[in-house]
Amino acid sequence: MELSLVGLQSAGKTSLVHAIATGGYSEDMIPTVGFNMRKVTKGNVTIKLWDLGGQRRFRGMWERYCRGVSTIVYVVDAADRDSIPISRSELHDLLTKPTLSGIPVLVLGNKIDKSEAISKQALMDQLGLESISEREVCCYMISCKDSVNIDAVIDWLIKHSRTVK
Ligand SMILES: Nc1nc2c(ncn2[C@@H]2O[C@H](COP(=O)(O)OP(=O)(O)OP(=O)(O)O)[C@@H](O)[C@H]2O)c(=O)[nH]1
Ligand SMILES: [Mg+2]
Repeated sequence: MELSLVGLQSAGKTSLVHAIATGGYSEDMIPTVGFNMRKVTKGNVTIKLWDLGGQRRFRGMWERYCRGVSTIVYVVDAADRDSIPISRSELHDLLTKPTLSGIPVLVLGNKIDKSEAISKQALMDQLGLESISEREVCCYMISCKDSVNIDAVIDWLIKHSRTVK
């Protein structure tokens, strides 16, 4: 199974890779330059994760690394309200690419350990998830820091990989 993790800088993509791979968490993460690839084995499934840089200069290459993946994982900092409109437009831009049509999207609202974090419904509304059609869209609220819903995300991804094959 192959996945791409996209979303704005500082959303927590690299932290999520660590949470999935090791269950670990660190405050001092280095922003991803370009991309990293990591393979993680869960049960009898090997997941190849493309962890992409979220800074503006790297967003142009998201599409290339999302082609052919079984799921696009879109990570959002649910506690950074000001960034959500940008996150919304980057998500919708990406999903208009013909090469990515039909690929399911798993939207993750991260950092729910923070008191400023918005609710799942508010996030779904502000990202305009309702308007996404002709592909499967699922949303979970997570915390890489407190390890909230990481197992649910892994389960979803594994179940999903089976239905795709
Ligand atoms: N409070 C809180 N902080 C988090 C959480 N997940 C990640 N962070 C912090 O957010 C910052 C950015 O995390 P990264 O994982 O580097 O974010 P990224 O999306 O990979 O960023 P780029 O590589 O620049 O695109 C780090 O300081 C993390 O410690 C979380 O669940 N809660
Ligand atoms: Mg990163």
